[in-house]
Amino acid sequence: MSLKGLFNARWPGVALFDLDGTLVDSAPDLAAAVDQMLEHLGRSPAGMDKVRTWVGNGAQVLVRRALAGKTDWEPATAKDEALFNDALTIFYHAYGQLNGRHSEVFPGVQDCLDHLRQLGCRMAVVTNKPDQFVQPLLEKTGLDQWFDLSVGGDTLPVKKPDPAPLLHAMEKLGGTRGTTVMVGDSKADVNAALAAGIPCVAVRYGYNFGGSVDSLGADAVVDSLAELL
Ligand SMILES: O=C(O)COP(=O)(O)O
Ligand SMILES: [Mg+2]
Repeated sequence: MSLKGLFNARWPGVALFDLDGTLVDSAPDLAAAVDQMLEHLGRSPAGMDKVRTWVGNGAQVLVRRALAGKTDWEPATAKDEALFNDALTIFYHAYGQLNGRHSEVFPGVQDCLDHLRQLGCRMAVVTNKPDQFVQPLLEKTGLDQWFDLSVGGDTLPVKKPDPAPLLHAMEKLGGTRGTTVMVGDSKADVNAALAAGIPCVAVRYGYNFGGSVDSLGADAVVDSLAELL
């Protein structure tokens, strides 16, 4: 579907935005917190290039990927479980202090939000980021002014790619499947939108784990949210 097809006749509607990798480049702070955690555990830092590819499925998966060094990992033994719990506690503490320090709004985002707001569109953030970090990051980046609602990684018992967080936000904002669009940077966002039955725009500049967003099945793929204007 073309961008025109997505937006014509649907607006004013509801727009759901992923946070990390779509609205905000939060990788510098996430990487600093992951590296503090790894160093605390006596391991080598991972660095931002690796950490940015691990973001998008929530803090627990990020910490598991960091402990494994590259891919998904499930603690298999009681010792693994204890290590994972320690790592998660250290990460939460570190990120609580670093959240927003070196995070920046991506180019094109503010113009896009401004434009949608002028059209009368209602907007929500739907992120897998733990709830406690969402509002502080929105406030630090000045993005809080645009959003009617935020749904975080533990607002509901399930996260993206489950469709529930998207449907929850859509319903709260009075949207329908025909008037709602999801905008995200990762497989979790596109799969959640596909499962929810709502159109999806993917951005190429984000953090998709495992490669390019072009083949994920989004209705449109853009290099900047300014393309949505
Ligand atoms: O994985 C995260 O913590 C952030 O995820 P998001 O891309 O859904 O905002
Ligand atoms: Mg994301």
